[in-house]
Amino acid sequence: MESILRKSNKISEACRNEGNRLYIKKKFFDAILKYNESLCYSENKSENAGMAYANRSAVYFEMKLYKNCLRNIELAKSHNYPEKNFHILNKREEKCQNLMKNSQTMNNDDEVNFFKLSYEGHKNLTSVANCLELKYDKKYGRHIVTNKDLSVGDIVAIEDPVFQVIKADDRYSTCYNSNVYQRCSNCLNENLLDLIPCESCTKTMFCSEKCKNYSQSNYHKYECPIIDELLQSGIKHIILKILFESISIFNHNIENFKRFINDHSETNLTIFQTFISSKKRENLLLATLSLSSVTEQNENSLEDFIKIFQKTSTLKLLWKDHMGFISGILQKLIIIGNRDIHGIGSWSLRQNGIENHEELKNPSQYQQIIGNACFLFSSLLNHSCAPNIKRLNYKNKNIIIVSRPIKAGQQLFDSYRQNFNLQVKEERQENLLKHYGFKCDCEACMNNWPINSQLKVIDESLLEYVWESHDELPYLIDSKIAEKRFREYCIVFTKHHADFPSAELIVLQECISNCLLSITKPSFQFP
Ligand SMILES: C[S@@+](CC[C@H](N)C(=O)[O-])C[C@H]1O[C@@H](n2cnc3c(N)ncnc32)[C@H](O)[C@@H]1O
Repeated sequence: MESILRKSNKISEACRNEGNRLYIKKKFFDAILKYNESLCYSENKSENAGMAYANRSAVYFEMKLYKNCLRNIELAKSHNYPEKNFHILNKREEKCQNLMKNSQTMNNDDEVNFFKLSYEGHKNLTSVANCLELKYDKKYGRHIVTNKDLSVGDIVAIEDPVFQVIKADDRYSTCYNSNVYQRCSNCLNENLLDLIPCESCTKTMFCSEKCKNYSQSNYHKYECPIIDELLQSGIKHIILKILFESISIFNHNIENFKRFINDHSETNLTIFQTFISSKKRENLLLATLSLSSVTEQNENSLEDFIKIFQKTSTLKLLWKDHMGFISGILQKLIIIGNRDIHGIGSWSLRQNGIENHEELKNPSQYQQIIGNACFLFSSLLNHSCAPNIKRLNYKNKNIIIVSRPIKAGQQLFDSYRQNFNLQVKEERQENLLKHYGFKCDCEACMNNWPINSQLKVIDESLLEYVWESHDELPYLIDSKIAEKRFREYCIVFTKHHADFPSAELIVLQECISNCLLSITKPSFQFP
């Protein structure tokens, strides 16, 4: 059944009224979320959009975000804000301009400078340190090796996703689906919550006209009528997003898409191949599809996908006319979905959002998963239950940081699931076999490294030092202090690394991770 129009002025008004109540209570973050929801529900050409923009401008004014305030006043005026009330906006506009002249305005532009590659980038793949090489062998398949000794704290890759989708829920919010009202569905940036809605559905916002146009001409037209279902479907959403974007690469002509795939059926590209660096979308697609090439091609059930393809006439027609081809691509994408998709974590823009949650004493829990993404380099990293790198998200990028010293010639290992200290070997191995199809024989598995409660203390004074640091870290909010601590801890870890896995070094690793999370904390948040 074709989806019905879901815009509703009634819901839009109710959201705006709720936003107004929150605004009076100075709960500015939640007020904007409600105004954004109101925008998404406002029927085309109704006053509701203008009213929501106008009210959002009031929040930005209070927050001294004058540029955003002015932008929202303009949006209000061009979206049917009642002319009889223009004088209110004009007054706010004038005040804003005067304040901008006379005062230092708040801004959120101070990029963290910390995240830079520790080595020069590859000539054609500048996001990855040039000391990293792609290797292949029978046991590990493709894997990444360093040709230089790497130190703890080295940043060896800063990677953008090639495909990404937003995740609907924000676990700290009582507002259902609230993440979609906080971030651009195309690039996942929150843009200080200054977002514009999709004109057709109620669960998609964009940070700019550019993202809106890109999304609408490339994939959103397929997902828009079924967005509610897709947002609830987790990994299936990214699988379909990759498929829809791929179709758009070939101007929505499936015959061209088929021809391209047939012509390249023997091509086994990775992100390292030089011509990928041209970032042509079809090459990125080939590198994505080749992620599935080493695994045994299981026949996965397509039942759920077939159901989705019956939801709109466009999708129905696509399925009817190209069932064999689409099934083949979906089979590959399901393997990628199960194996190569990473969650993207980010801080909330709500100040003290976590303080209400007593159990959240550890900054590693402060970030929430805001989306799922496919990263072409990170997906080439193999697993160890005692990894030597750590993945961190900053501005939706995957940042790869060395967490234990790695000698030249050694492989870089990520951890796909629980590390050795958090789960017993039998359970880890069973999970890895079931989900990733290999029997883990990492050093932790081979040497029966103990879980946390059985770890030995080797250096009592170091343990005392790390616990003290560990306990004060959740309250560490200054990113400059966090950077300093991070460097200090990396040096201490390196000095003692031969004792790994001792109890104190595991806690120290946690301190290092917590520093990194503190560094990524936004400098500006809404109350
Ligand atoms: C994300 S991919 C990593 C890159 C992969 N080696 C390749 O060639 O595409 C995950 C897959 O790599 C293989 N793999 C990862 N870690 C491994 C390990 N420690 N030992 C053997 N195979 C591993 C498994 O086939 C797993 O499903």
